[in-house]
Amino acid sequence: MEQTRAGSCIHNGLLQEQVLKWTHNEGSSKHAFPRLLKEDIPRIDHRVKETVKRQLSKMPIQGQIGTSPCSGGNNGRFMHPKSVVTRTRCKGISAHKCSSSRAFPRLLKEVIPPAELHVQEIVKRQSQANNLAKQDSCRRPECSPVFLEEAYRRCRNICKDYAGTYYLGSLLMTEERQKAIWAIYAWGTRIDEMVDGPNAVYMSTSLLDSWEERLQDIFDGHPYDMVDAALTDTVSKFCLDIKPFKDMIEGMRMDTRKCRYENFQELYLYCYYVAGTTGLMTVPILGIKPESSVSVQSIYNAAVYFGIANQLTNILRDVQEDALRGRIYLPQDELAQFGLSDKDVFARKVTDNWREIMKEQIARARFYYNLAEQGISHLDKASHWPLWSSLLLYQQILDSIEDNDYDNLTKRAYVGRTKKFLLLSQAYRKA
Ligand SMILES: CC(C)=CCC/C(C)=C/CC/C(C)=C/CC/C(C)=C/COP(=O)(O)OP(=O)(O)O
Repeated sequence: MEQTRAGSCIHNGLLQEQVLKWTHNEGSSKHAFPRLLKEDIPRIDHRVKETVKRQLSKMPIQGQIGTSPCSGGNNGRFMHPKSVVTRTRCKGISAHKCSSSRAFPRLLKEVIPPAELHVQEIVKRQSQANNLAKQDSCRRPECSPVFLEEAYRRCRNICKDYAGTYYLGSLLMTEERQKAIWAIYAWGTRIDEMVDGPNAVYMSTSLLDSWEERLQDIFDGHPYDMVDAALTDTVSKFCLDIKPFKDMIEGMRMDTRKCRYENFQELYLYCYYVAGTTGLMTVPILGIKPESSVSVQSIYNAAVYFGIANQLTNILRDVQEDALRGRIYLPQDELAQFGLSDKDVFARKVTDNWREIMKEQIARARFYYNLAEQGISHLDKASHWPLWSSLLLYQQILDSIEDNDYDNLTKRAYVGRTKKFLLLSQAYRKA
C-alpha cells in the first residue's frame, strides 16, 4: 500500500470486524488522571465524529476508484463509506467516558458545551451528500511542479520559523507527508499571526470572515497566493475535509473575543478549536494502518487529544508571555480553588499554591498525551517515529516546568538540543 493513500488506509482499517476496546481506563498509574476533574470532561466527540464522517464520505465507493492518492488502490476493496460509519459508530477511545471509572481530577465540574445539536445537523446533511460529487472535489488542480515546489518551500520555512518542535517531527516523515504538514501549518499560522502577532490590533471578525471565504476558495481549487496553493494541492491530494479548518478559524474568533476562560469546559473547547483540529486535519495525511483493529473514530479522537495536550502544554509554557498580552488561559475557577487570581499571575510570584495548581495542570496535560499515545500504533508504520518524537518532545516541556520547580512565571520551559536528540532516539525505539 502506498503511504500517501491515506483514504484507502482508512477504509482498510474499517474493513476489520474487530472493534476497539481502547485502554484508557487501564492507563498506567503514572498517567492516572489528576485531581482536577471531578465529574466529566467536555465532549467534543460529536465534532470529531462529524469530521470522520465527512472525511470518509469523501472517499470513493467501490468501483469508483480514481487516480488521486486519496482515492487510491486497494484493488477495489472499498466499502461504502456510509456502511463503514454505521458499523464503527461510538466505538473506541473517549476521554469523558473514562471519567467515571478513573480517579478523575478535582477541578472540572460542569458539563459539555452545547454545540452538539448544531454539529449533528451538519453530520446528517453530509451523509446525504452525493459521493460522486465529493470525488470530484478531490481532483487535483493543474499546477506547475516548479510553482508548487516553491509554494511548499515557503510553507516549510514558515513551519521551521514558527514551530520548532512540530517542524522537527515533520522532518522524520515521508516527503509527501511533510509537505502536507507544512502546508497546513503555514495556512494556520498566517491566520494565528493576525490574531496573536504584532498586527493583532487590526484583527476583526470581518477579517476572519474573509479568510474563511478564502479557505473555501482554497478548497474549490482557487488559491489566492503561494501558501494557499500548497494547501490546495494538499487538500486535493489527501482529500481533506474543510470542517476542521473552519473550526480552527472559529478558534481564532474565540481568541479575539475572549481573554479569560471560566472553567475547563471553555478551555477544552478552545483547545479543540485551535489545536485539536490540527489532529483531525492530519490523520488522513499520516494514514491509518490497513490492519488496524480499532474504529476510525477512536483514531481521530486520539489525534484530537494530541492537539489538546499540546495546547495545554503550550498554555503552561507560555503563562507569562500570554499574561503580558493580557491573556490568562488557566481556568478562572481552578485558580480560585487554589486561592489564586489573575493578580497572582501578573505578580509573577511562584508560591506553594501556584506549584500545586501547576502540578494538577501538568497531570491533566499528561493524561491527554496518554490518550493520544494509544492512537499512534494504529497509524501507518512510517508515521510512528515522527509522532512518538513530537509526543516525547512536547511532554519534555512539562518535565522542564517541573525541573524549574514550577516557575513558569519568570522562566520559559525549554528543551535543549542534546535532550532533543536523545528523545528522537528514544522515540525511534518506541516506534
Ligand atoms: C495520535 C494520532 C492518532 C494522531 C496525531 C495527529 C497529529 C499529528 C496531531 C497534531 C496535534 C498537534 C501537536 C497540534 C499542534 C500543532 C502545532 C503546530 C503546535 C505548535 O508547534 P510547536 O512546535 O509547539 O511550536 P513552538 O515553537 O511554540 O514550540
